[in-house]
Amino acid sequence: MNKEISVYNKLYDVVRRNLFVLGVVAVLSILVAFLNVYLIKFEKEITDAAILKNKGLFKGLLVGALFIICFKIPAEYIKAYLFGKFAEKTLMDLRVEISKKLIFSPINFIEKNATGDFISRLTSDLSIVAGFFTSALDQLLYHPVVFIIGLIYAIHLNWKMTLISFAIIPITILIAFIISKPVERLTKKQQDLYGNTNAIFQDIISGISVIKVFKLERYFYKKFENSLLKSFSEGLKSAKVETLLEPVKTIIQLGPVLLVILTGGAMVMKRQLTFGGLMAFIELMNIFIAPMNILPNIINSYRKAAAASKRLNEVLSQYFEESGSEKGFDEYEYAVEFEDVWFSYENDLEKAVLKNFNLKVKRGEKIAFVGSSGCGKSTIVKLILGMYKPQKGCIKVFGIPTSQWNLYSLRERISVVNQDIYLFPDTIFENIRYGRYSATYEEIIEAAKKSEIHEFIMSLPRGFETELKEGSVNVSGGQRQRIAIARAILRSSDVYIFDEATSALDSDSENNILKTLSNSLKGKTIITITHRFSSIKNVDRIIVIDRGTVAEEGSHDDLLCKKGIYYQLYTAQLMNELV
Ligand SMILES: Nc1ncnc2c1ncn2[C@@H]1O[C@H](COP(=O)(O)OP(=O)(O)OP(=O)(O)O)[C@@H](O)[C@H]1O
Repeated sequence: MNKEISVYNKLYDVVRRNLFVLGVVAVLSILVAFLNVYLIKFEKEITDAAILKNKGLFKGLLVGALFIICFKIPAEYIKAYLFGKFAEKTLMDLRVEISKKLIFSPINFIEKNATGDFISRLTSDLSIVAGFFTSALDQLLYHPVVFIIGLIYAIHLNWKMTLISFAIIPITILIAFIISKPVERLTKKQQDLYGNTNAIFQDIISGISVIKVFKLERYFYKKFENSLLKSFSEGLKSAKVETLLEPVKTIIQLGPVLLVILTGGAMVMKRQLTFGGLMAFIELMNIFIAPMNILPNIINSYRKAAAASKRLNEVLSQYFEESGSEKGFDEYEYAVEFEDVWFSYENDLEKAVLKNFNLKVKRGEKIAFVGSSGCGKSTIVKLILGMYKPQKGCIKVFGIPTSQWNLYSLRERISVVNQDIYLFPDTIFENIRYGRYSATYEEIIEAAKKSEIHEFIMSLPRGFETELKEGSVNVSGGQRQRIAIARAILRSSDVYIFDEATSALDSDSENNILKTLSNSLKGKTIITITHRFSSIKNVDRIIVIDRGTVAEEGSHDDLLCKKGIYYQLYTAQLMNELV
């Protein structure tokens, strides 16, 4: 039970913010319910006064009824407006919270979930929850109240008839509840399948060029179709259960009314009930039947919303990236220090990527990481940026452990060009400006010149105002890398990390850029990760990483003399280039 409560906690935390408005809606619901039942009482008395031909009473009651209507209409209007406000505001808050979680959560949360599944949670799950808030919740607030007030009046009017007509109600509620139970399970399954389908669709869009080159169209089409068919078949099962609810609704609707007409008619003939009383009873039956009638739908809507809420809650329960308060100092000896660091993505040291890893990078030093693919070079960068935490050991950046750093301050002082470059579908100017939003126009031009992309940009008809398309397909791989380098150097940080940042350039262009960069980044700490040895001959120190540890280190010439791993990797590349 406790576990079940905790599942909805986060969602409730968001709903709770607008609870005051909901409270006002609840109070107005009670008022409207009371006025509606009171109006029925007036109608009964007006009918009886008409039958008795009591003109004075008839007129007086009519004025009273109009007076009630004058209260009822504005109360209903304000209630509807406030409820709409509550529903819209709650949904907006939910959207904001979910977006916040997506942006501020640790990177591993994003990495382990498919993009399409996230989109599905933000759209279809949220619209199911929205459906519950915008209709079912309103009905839940009004109908039980009017039911209770109406019931009190009905008992007061004729308790025997109330008892008879209510006999059928518990049975019908039970049937509706049992039939709609599987809807929750089926909806959760269907939503999971939709998430999966969206993820495949996202893969198709992102990987369309791979799909075309490797002729995978049919394979992906089939995969997408199969996934759609699975969610269709789950949807069908859920629809079948929902269809079963229809006859239940009809029985609920007709049964009590027929009983009232039968027993009430007999009582009027025996003068145990006035005609106005019978009319009032038939009207009251509408009040009693309405919630019964919509109950299966409300239960259904609740079950669907409960299933969707579980999926939303998985996002909402995600913790924000933990950050310390340390803002750093300008005085430090080492830019980066790894002390006996063990790290595994799976929190299992048997599968550690870094094993007892030790490294010290002096301030202003230019170093390069080399090693076979998958040995952990990019992982070191993620750890320096505090994106992951080591299971053992300590990582210090600018002399302060990453766990104590305020991550914004830390990342502000480090510029990174990753292997997977992402440029936003925006102008080239804006894409460079993301490096430092306060940069001036001249600084942006300067950064473009240093990364040797200025000439190309100026050759475009719209220059810096050229819009990059999604996936930056309208620029080449090399141009993309140069724009990303311009963005990084605009940052003016203490440490620059280039992770395969120039891999798409030919050797000459690469050497030119590196020369320009080493001139303009004088005195800064530079970490280069590369598979191309020609580009790192002039760094101060080369670190060779093998099986999660520092296997060798030294200058290019020292390492060649050692005839170890570096020598093997270097000669293998040289041979490849010669072939
Ligand atoms: N987010 C992740 N979740 C789980 N495992 C990961 C993740 N990122 C990397 N790995 C694994 O960690 C290991 C090291 O990866 P890393 O990207 O650091 O290697 P690398 O040396 O930079 O490789 P390359 O030279 O090919 O870029 C690899 O075995 C990789 O599969």
